[in-house]
Amino acid sequence: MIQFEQVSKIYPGGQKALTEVNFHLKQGEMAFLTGHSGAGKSTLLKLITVIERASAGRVVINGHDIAKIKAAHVPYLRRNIGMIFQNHHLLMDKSVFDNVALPLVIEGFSHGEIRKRVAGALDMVGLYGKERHSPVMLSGGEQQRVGIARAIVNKPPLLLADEPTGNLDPKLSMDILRLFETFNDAGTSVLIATHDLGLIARMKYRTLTLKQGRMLGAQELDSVHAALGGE
Ligand SMILES: Nc1ncnc2c1ncn2[C@@H]1O[C@H](COP(=O)(O)OP(=O)(O)OP(=O)(O)O)[C@@H](O)[C@H]1O
Repeated sequence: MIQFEQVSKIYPGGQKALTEVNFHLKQGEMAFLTGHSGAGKSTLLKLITVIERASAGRVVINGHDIAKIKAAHVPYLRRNIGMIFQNHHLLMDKSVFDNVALPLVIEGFSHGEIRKRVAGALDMVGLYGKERHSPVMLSGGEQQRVGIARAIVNKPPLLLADEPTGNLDPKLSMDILRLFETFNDAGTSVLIATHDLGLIARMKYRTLTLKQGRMLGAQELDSVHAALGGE
């Protein structure tokens, strides 16, 4: 689903963000992406969504070599990726319905189909019946769920989440992670960038760790854990 081969990213101005990164997220896999602040997590997600392009190496998404995709085709690639942000990027002056419907409106679905799909997505995230609410009337956890409903409403095969639980308490964070698990159980590939090591420890998924732009291998992780006293 996602393949990075010797991928490096140097921003204009010379800032090295990623150095020779290799990893493969298989179709249907769920994994965490972690690392210190500035390690390159957001840059890695931006390369997947083609907000940024690699300086060297190969990025392959869903069988497509990103370097070969023309700018005009990037929106089509992005339709296959549901993106979830820490601050959910909701339109606060629009209803919950309008927020979740947005990707379907852009894709030109009929009104009837949009109503059906939005109701289904809100049902999945536990917000059925809140269509007419304004996001400002909702709690932080509920707002995050609206962002998740919007990300999954067109049933993308890949979900990317950038610090999706950053503003939530441990119980709500766990609820959001369980929600990702239900999408993953239905076959969606999921990659979650997070600082929350406690949350990662409570789940059984593979963890990709970046350190100063490099992806650590299993051996390097063992020595980090040993240095931390076997935590
Ligand atoms: N647009 C940019 N131009 C120049 N340098 C950038 C740009 N975006 C990120 N960087 C640099 O690239 C490196 C990696 O940043 P990135 O945002 O990917 O890290 P991160 O792991 O997501 O950090 P955080 O957890 O704090 O969000 C940092 O040194 C950062 O300053």
